[in-house]
Amino acid sequence: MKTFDELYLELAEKWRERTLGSGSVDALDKGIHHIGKKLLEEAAETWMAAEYEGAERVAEELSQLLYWSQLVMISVGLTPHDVYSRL
Ligand SMILES: N=c1c2ncn([C@@H]3O[C@H](COP(=O)(O)OP(=O)(O)OP(=O)(O)O)[C@@H](O)[C@H]3O)c2ncn1[C@@H]1O[C@H](COP(=O)(O)O)[C@@H](O)[C@H]1O
Repeated sequence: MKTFDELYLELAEKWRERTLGSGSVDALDKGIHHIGKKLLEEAAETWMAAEYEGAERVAEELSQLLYWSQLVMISVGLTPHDVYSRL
């Protein structure tokens, strides 16, 4: 288990070091168009899970939505603080 901040630090470090074999680095290399489509896909899957599949599946899909949100943040140079400061 990890927190939002811990995942962000892990992903940012992998991107900074261009860690070989990281799917996240591959996704960031593909760019914001690819990442944006994944974000929408996970948002739709979250919605469908909430309509039809129950809370556990919603949690799984939301975890993926948070992951892809973090790749959006890294791809445009945002940190969690930039987002938290707007909550
Ligand atoms: N939390 C995640 C995470 N959530 C979602 N995903 C990716 O998001 C995609 C969505 O999966 P789906 O189940 O929706 O789709 P799928 O059909 O299984 O796969 P696709 O056809 O969509 O690729 C998958 O490719 C997952 O690999 C994640 N990939 C990595 N992480 C974490 O990110 C960190 C870095 O991972 P690496 O970059 O792989 O080292 C680690 O802590 C990982 O646990």
